[in-house]
Formats: sequence, C-alpha cells, structure tokens
Amino acid sequence: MNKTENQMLVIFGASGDLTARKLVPAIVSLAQDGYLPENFVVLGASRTPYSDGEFRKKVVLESKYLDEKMENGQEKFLAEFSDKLFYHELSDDQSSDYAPLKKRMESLNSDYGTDANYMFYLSTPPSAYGPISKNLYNQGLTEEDQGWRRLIVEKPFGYSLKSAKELNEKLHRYFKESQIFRIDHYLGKETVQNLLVTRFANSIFEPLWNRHYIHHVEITSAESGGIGKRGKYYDKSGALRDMFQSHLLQIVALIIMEPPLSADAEEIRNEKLKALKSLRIMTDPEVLRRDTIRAQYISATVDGKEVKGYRQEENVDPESKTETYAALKFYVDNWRWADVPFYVRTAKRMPTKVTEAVIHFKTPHHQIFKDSSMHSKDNKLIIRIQPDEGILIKFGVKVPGQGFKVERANLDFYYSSLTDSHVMEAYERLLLDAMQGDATLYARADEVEAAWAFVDPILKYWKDSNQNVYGYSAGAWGPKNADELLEGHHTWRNPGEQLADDPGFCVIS
Ligand SMILES: NC(=O)C1=CN([C@@H]2O[C@H](COP(=O)(O)OP(=O)(O)OC[C@H]3O[C@@H](n4cnc5c(N)ncnc54)[C@H](OP(=O)(O)O)[C@@H]3O)[C@@H](O)[C@H]2O)C=CC1
Ligand SMILES: O=C1O[C@H](COP(=O)(O)O)[C@@H](O)[C@H](O)[C@H]1O
Repeated sequence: MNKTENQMLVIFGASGDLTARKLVPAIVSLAQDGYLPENFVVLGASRTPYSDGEFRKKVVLESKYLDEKMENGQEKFLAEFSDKLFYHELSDDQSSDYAPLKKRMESLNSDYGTDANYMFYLSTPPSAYGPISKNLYNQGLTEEDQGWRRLIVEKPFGYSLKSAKELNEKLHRYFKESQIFRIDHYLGKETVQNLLVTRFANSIFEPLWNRHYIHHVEITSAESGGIGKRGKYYDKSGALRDMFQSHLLQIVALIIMEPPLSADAEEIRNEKLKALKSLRIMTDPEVLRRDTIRAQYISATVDGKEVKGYRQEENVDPESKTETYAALKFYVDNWRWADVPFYVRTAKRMPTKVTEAVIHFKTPHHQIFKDSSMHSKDNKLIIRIQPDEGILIKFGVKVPGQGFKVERANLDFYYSSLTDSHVMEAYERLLLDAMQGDATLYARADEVEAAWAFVDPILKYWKDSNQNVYGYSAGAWGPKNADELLEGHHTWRNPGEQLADDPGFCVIS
C-alpha cells in the first residue's frame, strides 16, 4: 500500500451539501479504518460565518452521519475526530481573503505537523474554480518548494468542449497537470474498477471481447429520485452533461479500451484517451435525430404518492427543454468494435436506482437445440455497478430428463459475499488515492476534452433543432419510443422487471 503522508485538506465550499454529505463522512471512515496519517487536519473554507466549533457540529456532531454511527458506539470517536476539523471564513472579496487564509494554514501546519503538504478540494460552484486557483497561486500556495500541493476539482468539469478547454487552460496556469485530480466519483466505485480486473486479470473474457463475439453493449444508469433541490444547476445541465459526459463515458472507456501495458496511472489513462477518441462523433443531423433521444419526467403517482413533473420542480423553467432522460445509440470506430452498437441511457425518476453494463453476446452460428426456452441472444455478462455490486453471467443449461431442453441459468458473484472485505465508498477511495498521490482513478485533461468532443455535437443539435423532448411518467422506464433505438432486434434490459430471471439481484424501491 502507498504511504499517506502527513497533510492538510483544505475544502473550499465547506458550508455546502457535498462537504457534509460525502466529504466529511468519507474522511471519518478513513480515520476509523486507520488510513489517515498521524498528522492530519481539515480546514473548511467558505463565506458562511462559522466558528470551528459550529463547523464541527454541523458536519459531524449534528449530522445524520452521527445518528447512524451512534448505534455502533462511535460517538466518542467522532467527538475526538471532530477536533481535527477547522473552519476559515472567506469574504466576498476573494483576492484579499487569501493572505489571511495562508496565515491560518501556516499556523495549523506548525501546530499539527502537516509537513506543508496541502490538498485543496474545490467543492464550490465551478465558476469559483479559476479565481480560487489564481488566488492560491498568487499566495505562492501552489509551489511545491516545501511540501507537495495538490488540487482536487469537482465536476462538472466545464459545460462544453470550449469551456472545458478554457478551464484546463486556466488551471494549468497555476497548477501542473500532475498536481490536478479531476474527480469522477464513478471511478471510485468498486465495480467500475472491477471492470479492469474482469477484463485483464482473466483469460476467459478477453478472447471474446470484440466484434466477433459481442452483438451489442447496453449501459443503464437509472435513478429513482428526481432533481431534488438542484433545479438551478440541473436545468442548465441535463442528463447528458450531468451523467453521460462524465460517469457513463468513463464506464464506456473502461469497456472498450485496449489492454494497458501495466496498471500504472498514465498507461491506463493513455488507453482510456485512445478509447474516447475512437467514439464515432455524430454530426449527420439524420443520425442525430434517429440515434439520440431526450425526454423529461412528467407528474405521476408513484407508490401511492403524487410526484411532480420536471417542469414543476423548484428553479426549473416551466417551458424547459432540459432532458432528465437521455438515450443514445453510437459506434466505436476501431478494429475491435467496428459495427458493434452501444446503447446507453441515463435518467432520473425511473422505477429503481440501478447502474449496470450488459455485454450481449452473439447467437451461436448454428442452433442445434430446437427445444429451448432460452432466447438465442441470452448469453450475457452483466456488470452490476450498483446496488448489489457484482457480476452475473447468463448461459444455457440442459434441463434434466429426456431430450435436449435448454433453459437459462446464472453464474453470479456478489461483492457482499466477500464478508471479510470492506467495500470503500467511492469518495473514500478517491480521497485516499489523492492523499497518496495516485491519479489512476482521476480523469486527465485530455480525457475530459475527448468526452466533451463526443457530447458537444449532440447538445448542439438538441439546442438548435426541433428534436422532440418526450415525456415519460415519473416512475416509468422512460419514453416508449426509446425502444425504437434498439431496432426491434432486442429490448432494453429493465432490471426491476426481470427479477424472476435474475435471482439474487433484488429490486430497490
Ligand atoms: N452535492 C452533490 O451531490 C454533488 C456535487 N458535485 C459538485 O460539487 C460542488 C459542490 O456542490 P454542492 O456542495 O452540492 O454545492 P452547494 O451549493 O451546496 O455548496 C457549494 C458551496 O460553495 C461555497 N462557495 C461558493 N463560492 C465560493 C467561493 N468563492 N469560495 C469558497 N466557497 C464558495 C458556498 O458556500 P458559501 O456561500 O458559504 O461560500 C456553498 O456552500 C459543485 O461543483 C457540484 O457540481 C458533484 C457531484 C455531486
Ligand atoms: O454526479 C452525479 O451523480 C449522481 C448519481 O451518483 P450515484 O453515485 O448516486 O449513482 C447524480 O444523482 C447527480 O445528478 C450527478 O450530478
């Protein structure tokens, strides 16, 4: 295991939702599991006035997190841990804030022995990324003359290819690429990383992992929740920017990439970049019309409760065209994947929360068993990213008795069966990696730009054309016409509906 050196984590946007809901709980878990270095402090910074004590109460002592942990007798541990949390109030005048901030950091560094190793976490609105980086630079806080300096940047990383390039260019003025960690929390999910292991630590899958054996690839990332209180952000973003450009294209890259030379961060990122660059960019309006679908949830009764439609949500334009559902069909232009269609969809307010990638294998060239309840296209490898993280293979078996009746059977693996290993939450894993300087699970500037290059023309087409925005009832599997993308050869795998076929993968309400 890499060494975690003494350090200070400075979180900008410390009064916000992500800090309380994800970052502090991740740090507490790392502390509980003994991953933090001996000398470690967190300095939260934002404009809301808090004392250290008030900040501690907000993010640990009065948080929902404590309620959960109290059951396990962790109260004392959390009270002690919160002594490592500090808060520094910024004003609206940003540049003059940074000399006092530097002073506060220096004083904590000398009191707590953090060896001048500073990790800056930008958990603010993206508009503040550039100014904060510039201010840190102006105070000499990006120079690695004493300890190291790293910058974690939250998504969204840009709004378009142009803005992502501008942001990269800005950050590169103040930090070297090797200091920048662009977070994509899906890369921190155990099953997403397991894609690499499944493919490259086994000899049974790789020979089949190509156009000769794979019929199509399907990826679904469904959420049962709506947009909650994020209307202001989401209405300017939409599903394609919010989920597809980042998380889903990273999953696609891991599925289609060539074997890297080693598990070294740069080798893996080089292969992911090549993979993203091989996505066929859709420019023909006819293809864009046919192979992209956008939709919005409309009000419906779900589990006996009336659920608002997207256009009725807080801070959403009542005539908004922003998609809460996006489904695409696309191709990968390289030797391995030529002519294999990829079907990828993501949405809010679906019947369940599930993310999975399904590799659909081709039908055997010659069918000799006629008495088969198994559909000819039923060889599938299902990689369940969440929940019930695991892998399932579907294949045909003989039904005992006379003749050759074939039925579908499953071979499965669940992470929950590894009782002695704790599956780290994504933010825990990613924070620990950055603390140790390992950027393997972070996106590099060129990868992010390649992903935007694929998404940009779709967004532009949706903006400029009269492409329909379909409606789907909240709690349903999206608009009916999304099935047309699949050309009648097959249907989307709607996980909740297929429980009878997938024993072990349970439905989440
Ligand atoms: N919440 C989530 O689940 C996810 C969030 N993200 C990303 O994480 C980032 C933070 O999100 P979230 O916590 O939800 O947003 P919030 O709006 O809840 O919090 C952002 C915080 O940033 C602070 N802030 C604004 N400007 C500055 C500034 N110039 N310097 C320091 N602090 C500033 C604000 O606090 P104050 O007014 O006190 O300064 C605010 O509390 C965003 O980029 C978001 O896209 C990504 C994935 C999921
Ligand atoms: O980045 C985001 O991800 C969440 C979904 O993350 P998950 O780990 O719960 O699957 C999504 O709800 C949010 O809109 C998006 O910004």
